[in-house]
Amino acid sequence: MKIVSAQEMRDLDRRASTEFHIPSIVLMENAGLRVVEAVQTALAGIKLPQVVVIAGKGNNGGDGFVVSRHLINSGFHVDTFLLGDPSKLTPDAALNFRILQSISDRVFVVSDTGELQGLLAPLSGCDLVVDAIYGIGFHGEMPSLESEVVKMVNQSGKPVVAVDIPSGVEADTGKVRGEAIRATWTVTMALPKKAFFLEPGRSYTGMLTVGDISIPRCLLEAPNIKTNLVTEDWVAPWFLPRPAETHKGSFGHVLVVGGSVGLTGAVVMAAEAALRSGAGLVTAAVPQSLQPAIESRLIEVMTTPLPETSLKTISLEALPALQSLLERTSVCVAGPGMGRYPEARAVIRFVLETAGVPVIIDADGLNALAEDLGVLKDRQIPVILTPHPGEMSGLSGLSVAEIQADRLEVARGFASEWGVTLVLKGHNTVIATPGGDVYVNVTGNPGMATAGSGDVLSGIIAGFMAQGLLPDQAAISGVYVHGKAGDEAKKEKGERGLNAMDIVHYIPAVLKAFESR
Ligand SMILES: NC(=O)C1=CN([C@@H]2O[C@H](COP(=O)(O)OP(=O)(O)OC[C@H]3O[C@@H](n4cnc5c(N)ncnc54)[C@H](O)[C@@H]3O)[C@@H](O)[C@H]2O)[C@@H](O)CC1
Ligand SMILES: [K+]
Repeated sequence: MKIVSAQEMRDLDRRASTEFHIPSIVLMENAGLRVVEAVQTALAGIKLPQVVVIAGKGNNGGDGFVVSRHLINSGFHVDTFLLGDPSKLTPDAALNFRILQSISDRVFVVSDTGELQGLLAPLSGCDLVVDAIYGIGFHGEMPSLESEVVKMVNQSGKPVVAVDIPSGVEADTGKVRGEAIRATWTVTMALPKKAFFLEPGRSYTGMLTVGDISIPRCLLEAPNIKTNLVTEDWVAPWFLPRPAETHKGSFGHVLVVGGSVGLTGAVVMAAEAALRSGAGLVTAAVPQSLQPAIESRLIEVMTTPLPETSLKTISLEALPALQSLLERTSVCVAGPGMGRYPEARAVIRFVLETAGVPVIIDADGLNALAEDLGVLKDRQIPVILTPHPGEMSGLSGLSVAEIQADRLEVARGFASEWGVTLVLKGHNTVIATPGGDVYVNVTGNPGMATAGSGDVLSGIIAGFMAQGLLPDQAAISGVYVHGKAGDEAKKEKGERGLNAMDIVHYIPAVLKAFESR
């Protein structure tokens, strides 16, 4: 499913009218109906439900008038408030306003903060508020009248269903510059908007559902829209049951390079995750004095001791051994638990320059790469980088706040500039491809913000790539599966008790569900 900017949505609305002859008033009618369904669901079981609909002067307000009409027709008590001058309504909204006025005597115009008293009693007596003040046409800070109303709604403590987007949230940036509606449920039209995946917009959205307003499917799948939501329907077909005639060599060989004193667990988790994700063979190449400890924790994974520095980190003498390992593997993960030390930069450079196979750089490997980004320019192999916002700050030179405020575009820009697949981790992990596409993931939970979770992710991505998925596919499905396994683990352990190995433990169940679809 695509995720759109306000302009992309306006273009789809316009094309539905101009190329497919669907009148905009029909789209508005459908939008209203989708919200009505949500309100009816939210208030199911309540006798004589009372609803307050608050509408602005744009088409979002027009949707609100449609909602009022249908709710009245189905027996609800509805008070509708238009904020501002009815003569300023858009044509479709004006028509729906006239229709509503002709069927209801509880339609009120509020044009000044002095008239807000009239809103108090209906707000305190209602079961639910419908927010149709502003939609995707909104940007900046709202005027004082609307701002006061939003405060009143938020303070009322009533459930709020937002039409298309909570009023006050900017559709493209998720920014809130003054007041904004804190929605319980947002019913967005046709496609999700970027704001739902960016803070603070995401926090104002509440539950999100997407309503079909009859925009033709071929428009909704427009290839020129470059931002996508990762869905199971899309990922699962990459995980069909395996053909009968196979052996372990058919599913590739993952090499994990990393480990240092105190960070051996990172290698263990990446290697285990790769194996559980279906890789045929996994080898962990680690500093030699740590090898016995790692070997004792890994049964199916092979381990190789590498020459080490006095700090027991991988030394430059290890490079020939690394080269021969790289020649025997199908994908390499470099960085888990590697430690931060001067030679790390040369080790990472060597891997990127020598490997003839795709390379995933994670964790300390990313910190080493950040000092030496130029190496990305001349290589021939696909590269996947999996930074969290702090590591992304090192790679990009932007602050964490700047990255978080614009995650989709920061990821897109970096992946395009450096020709890598970039996995920017965090709530709603973003995957950006070298071709300029961005994918937003919705699986996962706060319990996964735990030590080793990132190592598991890089292991899963490597495991998928070893089995033949393309780098972009492996990154997208890896992030989805990682989050889904974390969600399954949460059902058993809750958020606080969840650890990274619990995520590994649930990978097989997630993949099994794909295979048996
Ligand atoms: N054909 C269409 O375009 C459809 C539009 N639909 C609805 O229409 C909405 C978009 O409608 P509009 O484009 O009319 O805009 P909105 O209804 O979102 O906003 C109303 C007006 O507020 C103004 N505005 C923006 N920022 C402001 C600020 N800071 N202070 C004061 N005024 C500000 C804008 O100029 C805009 O004209 C969608 O979110 C959706 O709910 C749906 O009815 C489906 C079909
Ligand atoms: K709204």
